[in-house]
Amino acid sequence: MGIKVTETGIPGLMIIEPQVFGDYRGFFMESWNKRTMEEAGLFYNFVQDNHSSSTIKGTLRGIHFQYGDKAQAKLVRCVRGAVLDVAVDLRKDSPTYKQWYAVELSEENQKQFLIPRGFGHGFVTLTNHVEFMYKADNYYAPEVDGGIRWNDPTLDINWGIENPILSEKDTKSPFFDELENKISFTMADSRQ
Ligand SMILES: Cc1cn([C@H]2C[C@H](O)[C@@H](COP(=O)(O)OP(=O)(O)O[C@H]3O[C@@H](C)C(=O)[C@@H](O)[C@H]3O)O2)c(=O)[nH]c1=O
Repeated sequence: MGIKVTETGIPGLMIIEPQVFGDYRGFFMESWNKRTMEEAGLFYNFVQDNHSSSTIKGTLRGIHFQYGDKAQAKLVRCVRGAVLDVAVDLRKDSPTYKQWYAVELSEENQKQFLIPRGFGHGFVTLTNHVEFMYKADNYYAPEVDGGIRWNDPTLDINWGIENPILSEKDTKSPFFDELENKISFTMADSRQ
């Protein structure tokens, strides 16, 4: 039983594909196995499982992170429908600082995205009725909730959409340039 791990070019950011066993009933897969991950050199202690449901295609949640030592690594997947999932490298000493990477996660491709601490994260739904699930290695801490405006000109993320459905909070997130001095992630924050 193994997983396929694909590098993204951004250090620490990986795409994980579990082995899927299909038969006439449907399929079975281990959606997360600590030992299998560790055999692949990925050491994470996840403490919280999250599930969000988005009704309408074109719903965008992001770009989110938690400041300081409340930062969260996330292992994210889409169990119904499809999303474009985006991670932004916010680690100041990273060779890929401020770069983003996008991957389609869907019910069909069963891909998972492993996002270490020190990244901003968001996704836009590509279908109606999206069920999105993820593990986090640090607890939710609303007092250090961070957000960057989804259409920030410095980050220039290609979401493939002009007018997404947003939470009220996400319509007011600051732009990256206003936040840059407040963010102090380094590569050491991603160390597992
Ligand atoms: C994220 C989170 C939210 N909540 C509550 C707070 C609020 O009342 C309600 C909705 O929260 P939000 O609007 O922040 O939910 P949402 O916009 O879906 O936020 C999520 O977006 C994606 C992209 C992420 O990466 C996550 O870490 C998280 O930030 O749920 C928790 O109780 N625990 C949690 O871990």
